[in-house]
Amino acid sequence: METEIPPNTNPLVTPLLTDMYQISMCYGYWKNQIHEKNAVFDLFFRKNPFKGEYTIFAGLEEVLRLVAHFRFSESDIAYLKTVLPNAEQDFFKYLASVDCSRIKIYALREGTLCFPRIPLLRVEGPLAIAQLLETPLLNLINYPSLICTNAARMRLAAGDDKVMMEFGCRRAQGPDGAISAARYAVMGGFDRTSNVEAGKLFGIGVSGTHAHAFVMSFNSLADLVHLRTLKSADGAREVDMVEMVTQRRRQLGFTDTNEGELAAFAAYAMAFPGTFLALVDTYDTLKSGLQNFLIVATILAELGYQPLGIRLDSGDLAYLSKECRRRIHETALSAHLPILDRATIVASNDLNEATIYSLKEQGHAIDTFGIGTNLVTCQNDPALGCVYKLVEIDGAARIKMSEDIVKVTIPCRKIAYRLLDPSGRPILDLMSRVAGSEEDVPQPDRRILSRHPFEENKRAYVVPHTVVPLHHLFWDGQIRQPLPTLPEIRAYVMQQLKAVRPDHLRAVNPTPYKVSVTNDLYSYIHRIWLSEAPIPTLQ
Ligand SMILES: Nc1ncnc2c1ncn2[C@@H]1O[C@H](COP(=O)(O)OP(=O)(O)OP(=O)(O)O)[C@@H](O)[C@H]1O
Ligand SMILES: O=P(O)(O)OC[C@H]1O[C@H](OP(=O)(O)OP(=O)(O)O)[C@H](O)[C@@H]1O
Ligand SMILES: O=C(O)c1cccnc1
Ligand SMILES: [Mg+2]
Repeated sequence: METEIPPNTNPLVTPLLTDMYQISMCYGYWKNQIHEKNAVFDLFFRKNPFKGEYTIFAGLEEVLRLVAHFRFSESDIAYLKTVLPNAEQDFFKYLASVDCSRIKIYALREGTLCFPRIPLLRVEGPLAIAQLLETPLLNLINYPSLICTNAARMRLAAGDDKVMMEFGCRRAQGPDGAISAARYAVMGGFDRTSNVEAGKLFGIGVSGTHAHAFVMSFNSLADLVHLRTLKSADGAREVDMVEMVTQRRRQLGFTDTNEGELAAFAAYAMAFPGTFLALVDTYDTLKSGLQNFLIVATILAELGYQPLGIRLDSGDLAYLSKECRRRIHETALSAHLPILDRATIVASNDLNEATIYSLKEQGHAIDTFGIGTNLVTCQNDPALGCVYKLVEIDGAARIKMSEDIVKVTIPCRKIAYRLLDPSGRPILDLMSRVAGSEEDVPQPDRRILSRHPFEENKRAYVVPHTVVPLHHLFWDGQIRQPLPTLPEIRAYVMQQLKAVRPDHLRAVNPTPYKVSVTNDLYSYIHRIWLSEAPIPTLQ
């Protein structure tokens, strides 16, 4: 089975893509002969990003690829010998034998809507090996989940009926940032990407318009030398585009437009008559760009082509989109070319979640959003803070104490359930001990006490209509679940966003979603807590 699992998309993902301290700890475990102890680690986050109350879990497929191929190469070992010159040679023999065949990974399904403290992954296995996985697992989950969440938030802001294009390659944090951004933006609800390599790798639709350079490359209609004719869609006639645009410009009264821009649009139309889309803001959107678009678009429409539309890349996008839509409609009416009304309006220029909401509030006529910088760099919150904490070793629960209650870890092997109401809406998530009793497992239509993990007075009875177990065994030396395709994960994300109570998704001051523990786990946490906390003596 292992041979069927492709390697990580990014070849830089190797066992050395880690922090030095993982290797040092590994040596320390080995030297003390505790490396084979059976460890359980939880990977989770404490706070949702973007001042939100939800996160979308992404990156699981790449995690499974990592564990399937996790082996130190000969050159890795040779290098580590130089980094740890005083380590015993036998340690390197041990390292050379390490793989993940004895590791188990329980995880949420990729694309699951998730909340603080719920383990995204539970990793079980030999202590030293599970420890080595900390940094690469966090690396493979933090950014994908962050970008997927950012994309989903932008999708919610824009609405279901808009087309969302990922434009961030040029601004992304390096090549992996660009490739990951495209993939996980689509997972979070974007439709297409301008990133051609991502299109090839993941089968995402690629598309794009043109840049200002294309418009600026033409000075006048005299530049149209090599190509000046265009055949109608049915091939029955051929027109001279230079003559046509000159004549049409006069007819429509658009004689003051920039001629180089008109030449550029005509040239673009001759190259792409079926998908003509013009960037209209190079010189002046309303006084030149839109008018030049209409000149070329009416000609294309008469020749039987559907002009695709315009792109706005500066100015007041609410006002300009509405005004452009109005003027396109006016021309569609006066020229008796209703097909022009189908022209789409693409908007770009430093868009972010807040501007998309603001545009919606103002009213706009944008059909497609092209978003780069703010999407891929997650400017509102540049990192998700997933952590990886030891919760059990050789069957003994472990707790990390902190003055800061959110940093106290929840000990032991846990499983989480999502409790749904009769309409399929999540009520809360409930964690229980894997080793807990039958009573501890929530059942449909049975009342169960759910408690805040640390605040004694916060508790409620819940009678779930449906109980959805959130964790599944994905890896135990082999992949144990079918891996969904990108469109399937995207559909799963969209379906959950529809099912959850909208106030949890609200952009401003959303309601926190409850993450609770069973009564049994609550007692267990507090017993372990008390047993580990030193009792001070006051004198
Ligand atoms: N109606 C609107 N409401 C809220 N924000 C908007 C609206 N229209 C555009 N924006 C945003 O306002 C910002 C305008 O950017 P900026 O101040 O750089 O001006 P510009 O339009 O790009 O001008 P320039 O012609 O210099 O490129 C962008 O982030 C854009 O997304
Ligand atoms: O604004 P983003 O969300 O990152 O979207 C991508 C941007 O990239 C392109 O221009 P670029 O920013 O390179 O130049 P410009 O803004 O000066 O036109 C494009 O015209 C968009 O404005
Ligand atoms: O296709 C586009 O219009 C595009 C692509 C990347 C960045 N900005 C715009
Ligand atoms: Mg820009």
